[in-house]
Order: sequence, then structure tokens, then C-alpha cells
Amino acid sequence: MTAASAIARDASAAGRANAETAAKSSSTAATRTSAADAATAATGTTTAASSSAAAAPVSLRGIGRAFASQSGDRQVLRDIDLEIAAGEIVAILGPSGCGKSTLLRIAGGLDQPTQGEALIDGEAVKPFDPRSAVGFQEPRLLPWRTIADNVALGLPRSTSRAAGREQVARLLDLVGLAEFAGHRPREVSGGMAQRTSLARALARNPAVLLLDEPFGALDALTRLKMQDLLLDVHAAEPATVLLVTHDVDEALQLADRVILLGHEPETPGAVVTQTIVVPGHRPRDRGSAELAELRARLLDGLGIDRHGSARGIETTTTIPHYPY
Ligand SMILES: Nc1ncnc2c1ncn2[C@@H]1O[C@H](COP(=O)(O)OP(=O)(O)OP(=O)(O)O)[C@@H](O)[C@H]1O
Repeated sequence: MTAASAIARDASAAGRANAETAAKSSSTAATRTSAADAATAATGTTTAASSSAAAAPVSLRGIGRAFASQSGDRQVLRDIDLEIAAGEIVAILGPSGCGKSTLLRIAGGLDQPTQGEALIDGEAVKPFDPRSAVGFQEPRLLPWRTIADNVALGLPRSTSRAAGREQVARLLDLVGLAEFAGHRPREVSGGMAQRTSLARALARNPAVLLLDEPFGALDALTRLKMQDLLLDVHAAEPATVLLVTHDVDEALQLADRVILLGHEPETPGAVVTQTIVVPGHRPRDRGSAELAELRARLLDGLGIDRHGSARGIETTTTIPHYPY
């Protein structure tokens, strides 16, 4: 067995253990309530009881995606196998253009694989699957609507007016925007707009939350705050989360597992080149030696040195202690 396959085997065994823990932690309403209590205690904010759908496992089996081009089919993804447990947070890293967003889109039914299948809770993902919600780098808010009305756009159609009002108020409270319900998007900061977008995604009551570089456009400090917020939200409403990021430190701070996509020599299509199980409870000590070692491993896997910033990869651990 090669060193690489030994690491992969260890990672997958530990991943299963983490996955089981994540599944257990989201399997009962009682657990969800105590998670919400924990989040409330941690943030000092009051949140109404969660009405989140139960988190669901995601299976990506033998996923390949080729796009037609003038010079023939271009294979972007190949043989991707990924089992994500209910309530688990998995981060996807990889060089720019390797197919991270494509994989996320396939998981949410926004794109179809040309090989393999994507399942949520054992059932094939449907086009624009209602069991999932997607958050993007740009908040994509409607400028003429208030913050509350933008959040309400995420509500399922069947939601009654009264239940919708209650749900929006609860979500605005959860993301710390209760006081800004009546503001327009132009009247709030970039971080607040992104929080609105997160609340709108949660309004769908998703079992699976798909986040495509959700904090990529934010300044470093706001980004760190948003990472903390995401963890609080996940504790209160523990959906299964698939997160695409360019930020190695963000991945290590947020995820149970980090998946690295990359290319093998002379074979078209990105594959999973590394799976790293991130130890320790969140929030993690950003300055720990353990995370530093994993960070070095991931940067190495991305083909850049630990001080470099190549191929669109960012790091944020230059801030040793963040002041909040
Ligand atoms: N609908 C499409 N038609 C043709 N090619 C596409 C389509 N969608 C994506 N691609 C191509 O697939 C490749 C992977 O794109 P994707 O956006 O998934 O990469 P990524 O890893 O998320 O990139 P980045 O990190 O820069 O956001 C790119 O070369 C892109 O041009």
C-alpha cells in the first residue's frame, strides 16, 4: 500500500466515524433543540425553536461530468465518490476551474452528471431539488425588496402568510438582522447582505445546504465573523453542508472533512486527490499545531508553498487572534 492510499484509507475510516457522530448529532429533535440551546448560549442571541427539516445524507457515486466543446467533449470531473452523512459539513477545495462548483451544482440538481448518480437520502437528486438550498458568493438580493421580503423569497410556496412571517422573523433573529428587517439591500453592508442570503437559503428549510464560496467577496474580518455565524446556524439548524471554498483555513475551521479535487497526470477530469478529516470541536483553535500541519498538507496538495498564493488559493491565518 502506498503512503497516499494509507492516508486515504485512514481518512475514510475516520471520516466514517465523524460522519456517524454527525449523523447521531442530528438524528433527533431533542438533540436539535439542545444544539439550538448551545448556539443561543454561545452567541447570546435568542432563537425560536428550529423548524429545520432533518438533515439528510448525500451520496455522490461515480460522478463524472463532461461538457461539449468545439474540440469535442471536455471531461471536467471523473469518478467522484463521496458519501456525506446527515449533518456533516464537507468542504471542497481545489484549483480554480477544477470543477468544484460543478460538483456542488450536481449535488443540488442544478446540473446533471454525465456519469454516475447523485442521491439525497437515498433518492435521486431532482432538477433544482427542493430538499437543498444554494448560497452563492454574491448575495443575489432583489434591491427593491426589504431584507425581510428577500428572506421570504426562500419560503416554500405552501407556507401560510402567518407562518411565513414567523419563520422570517426567526431567521432574521438567527442571523442577527432583526433590526434591519425593513431596510433595503443598498442600506446594509456586504456582510449583512450575505447574512440575508443565508437566511433566505435557510427559509427553504433545506435538508442539504450547498454553499459556493459564500464568503469569498467579504473582507477578512467579516469573513471570520460569517464563519462563526455559519457554525452557530449549523448548531441550531444542522443541515448537511457542502461548502466550496478557496480558503484553506476556512475549510479547516468549518468542515468535518475537507475534500481536495485535482488532476492526475494524463487523465482528463478532476478526481478526489485527498480527504482530510479535521479533528477537534468547532470553533477550532486557528493557531493550533494540528491545524497548521493539515494546512501545510492541503497547500502541498494544491501545489503551492505555505506562504504562497497561487492558482486562486487564499489563506487567512495571518490574523493570529481575531478581536471578537
Ligand atoms: N455549463 C457549462 N458549459 C461548459 N463548460 C462549463 C460549464 N460549466 C462549467 N464549465 C467548465 O467546467 C470547468 C469547471 O468549472 P467550475 O466552475 O465547476 O470550476 P471551479 O473549480 O468551481 O472554478 P473556480 O474555483 O474558478 O470557481 C471550467 O473549465 C468551466 O469552464
